Amino acid sequence: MIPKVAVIGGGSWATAIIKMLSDNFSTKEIYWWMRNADAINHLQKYKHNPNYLSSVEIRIPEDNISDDLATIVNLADYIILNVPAAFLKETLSKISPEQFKGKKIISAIKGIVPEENQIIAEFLNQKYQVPLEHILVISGPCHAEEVALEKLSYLTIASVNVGLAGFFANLLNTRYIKTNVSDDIFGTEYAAVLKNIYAVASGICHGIGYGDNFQAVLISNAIREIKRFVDAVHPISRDIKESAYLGDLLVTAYSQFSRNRTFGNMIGKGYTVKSAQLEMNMIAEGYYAASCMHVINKKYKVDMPISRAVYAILYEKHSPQIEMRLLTEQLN
Ligand SMILES: NC(=O)C1=CN([C@@H]2O[C@H](COP(=O)(O)OP(=O)(O)OC[C@H]3O[C@@H](n4cnc5c(N)ncnc54)[C@H](OP(=O)(O)O)[C@@H]3O)[C@@H](O)[C@H]2O)C=CC1
Ligand SMILES: O=C(CO)COP(=O)(O)O
Repeated sequence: MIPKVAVIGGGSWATAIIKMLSDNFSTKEIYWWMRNADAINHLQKYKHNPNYLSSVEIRIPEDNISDDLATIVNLADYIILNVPAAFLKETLSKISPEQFKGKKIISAIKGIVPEENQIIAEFLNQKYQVPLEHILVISGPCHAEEVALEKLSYLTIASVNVGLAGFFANLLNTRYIKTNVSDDIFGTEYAAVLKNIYAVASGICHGIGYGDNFQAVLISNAIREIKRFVDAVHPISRDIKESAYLGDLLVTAYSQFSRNRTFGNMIGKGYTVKSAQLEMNMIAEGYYAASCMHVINKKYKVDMPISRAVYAILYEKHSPQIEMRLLTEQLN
């Protein structure tokens, strides 16, 4: 049986997910919520998202796209959340736990819910009483821009319910998308959050003028930071070299498409946080994550010098040049 799937969010990744689903099964069963009514009108008229991945043709029926969240949630069995983490609480503010009851909720978000300082699975479980067995996470090294171009990409679907993860993975498999399944929902989410911070660091270093030689050292240290942290938070046996962990860090730290690296690059070149954000049409999750991880790590006290340096630059207005020079003394 083909389930009804809703995507919540109107950005690049949501548009890419709509494309993957549409290339795989009946578009009649796909629903899409976004907040921007003008974008919805444009989509209904011209079949393209005007603001993100505008080359992608959208084939789902006009009536399946709406800015009425309750209606879209009500229609679907599987709900893919894909607004940036900073706006998730506000987006879901009019949805009650009752409206999520019995539904499978999938996070395609790579971020932390601010103030709550929770990963998305924890937030859904604690604030919306969604059982962990009904929560899935989509992760892995995959840029929306390459999905639009149908470049071969791999995604990891993580859940404590690996049977459900396998079923959902099949909904995403296409000619250009391959999927893996993992039971490490906490490690997968935290690694995806942290890699955004390290991509900001990578961009800052590039903006200052550090070369590829140093970038390689930075990223080698970053993967060890990720390992230390996820092992502290959720100590299970995992191979940090798998693509959901190392792969995601690499693509985000090196790709021309990376929003976090682009944002960091501007900071390294002397832009203020505000001006760098205004310059970008897109959201760099690493900016928000640096602050949330700073708070979360007060509990775990994991040694995370790169993450700490990014926090100091973005939130304590430390000089990127000085902070990165100090960091170089701690890397190996
Ligand atoms: N892009 C990618 O390749 C990937 C992204 N992700 C994750 O997907 C999530 C969404 O990112 P992505 O699709 O890239 O987003 P984009 O950066 O492409 O787009 C920004 C999105 O944020 C919304 N937004 C901006 N400001 C606000 C606000 N104040 N309140 C509510 N919504 C707002 C925008 O809505 P509007 O247009 O209405 O302003 C738009 O939908 C993130 O967690 C990201 O890490 C994960 C894997 C890959
Ligand atoms: O998570 C992503 C790719 O896996 C996208 O984030 P960036 O655009 O910052 O690389």
